[in-house]
Amino acid sequence: MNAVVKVNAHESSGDIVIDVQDLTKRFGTKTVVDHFSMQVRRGQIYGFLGPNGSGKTTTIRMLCGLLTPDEGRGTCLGYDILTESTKIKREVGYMTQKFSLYEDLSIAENLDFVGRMYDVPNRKQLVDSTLERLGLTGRRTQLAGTLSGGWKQRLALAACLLHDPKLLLLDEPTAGVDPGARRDFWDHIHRLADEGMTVLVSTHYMDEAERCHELAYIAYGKLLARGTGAEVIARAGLTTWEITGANLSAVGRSLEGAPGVEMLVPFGTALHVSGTDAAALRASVDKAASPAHAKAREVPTGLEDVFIHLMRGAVDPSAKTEKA
Ligand SMILES: Nc1ncnc2c1ncn2[C@@H]1O[C@H](COP(=O)(O)OP(=O)(O)OP(=O)(O)O)[C@@H](O)[C@H]1O
Repeated sequence: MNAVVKVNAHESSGDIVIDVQDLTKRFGTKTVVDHFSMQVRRGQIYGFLGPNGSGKTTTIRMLCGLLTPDEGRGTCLGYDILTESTKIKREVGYMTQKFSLYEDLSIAENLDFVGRMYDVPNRKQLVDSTLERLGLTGRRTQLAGTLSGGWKQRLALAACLLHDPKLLLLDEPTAGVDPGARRDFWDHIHRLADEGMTVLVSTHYMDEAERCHELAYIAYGKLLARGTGAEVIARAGLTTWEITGANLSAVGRSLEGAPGVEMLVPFGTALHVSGTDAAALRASVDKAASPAHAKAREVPTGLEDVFIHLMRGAVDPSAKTEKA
C-alpha cells in the first residue's frame, strides 16, 4: 500500500530538475562523455551505472558546474549549466567518491564546520535538526575518525544536506560499505525523495540499481540504456537459462561459442547462459546439458545479466583509433 502511494506521488510531480542535451567532454583527444542527454524529475532517484571510467563522475561534475562541457547545454534546477554554475552549486549537495571529514572533530563539530563554510542561518538549530534527520543525535560527540564506514557515509550525507539542497549528487556513496549500512543509507535516500529531494546516484551495486526509479547505463561516455529497471531488462531482449548439476565445467566448455550463446556467467553453483536468439539458445542449452545430466531452467533475466551484455557489446572508441 505504502509503495503505491510513493510511486504515485513521484509520478505526479511533473517538474524537471535536470534537463541537459548532448553533454560532451574531452580530455585531450579522448572523449569521455559523448553527447549525453538526460532529464530527471523532482523527487526521482536516478541511478547512474557503467563500468569504471565510463564518464559518470565527469557527467556529475558538469551538471553541478564544476566542469564546463565542450559541447551541449541544459539546465540544472532551472539554472543554465554554462552560465549559472554559482547558483547551481548553492542548491546542490554533492557527495564525492572521496569525501573528506575532519577525523579529530566530533560528528556535531564536523557539521558545524560545514555550516560555517556555507554561512547557513540558524546554524546550531540546523546542525541539531540534521543530526536528528539522519539518526546521528546519539553519536553527536563521537569523533568522526572512530566511526565505522557506514556511519562515516551517513555523516557525509548529513554534511551534504546541511545547506538544504534541492538536488543530491551522490558519486558511489556506499562503495566499500557493508550491506546492512548500505540498506540504511538507501532507506534515508528514499525518505528524502519522498520529501521531494531529487537524487542522482552513481553505483556499481545491482541491489542499489534496483532501488532507483530510473536508470541510465553508460559505457565509454555513451548512453547504452535508460528507463526503469524493468524497462531496461525488457528492452535488452535477453533470454536467460540457469544450469545446475555436477559437470558444470564440461557444460560450460560445450556452450562456449555455441549458437545463441552470447553470455556465459558462473553464478555461485550455477551457470547463467543468456542470448537474444531464444530458440537457438534453447537448442544449445539442451544439447550441452542433456549429456552431462545437468538441470536447465529458464530464469528471469536480471539487471546484472543485462549490464554485462551491454558492456560486452560496447565499443571502446579509443581502442578503435589505436588499431586504425
Ligand atoms: N581531469 C581529467 N583529466 C584527464 N582525464 C580525466 C580527467 N577526469 C577524468 N578523466 C578520464 O575520463 C574518463 C572518465 O572518468 P570518470 O571518472 O568520469 O568515470 P567514472 O564512470 O566515474 O568511473 P568510476 O566508476 O571508476 O568512478 C576516465 O578515463 C578518466 O581517466
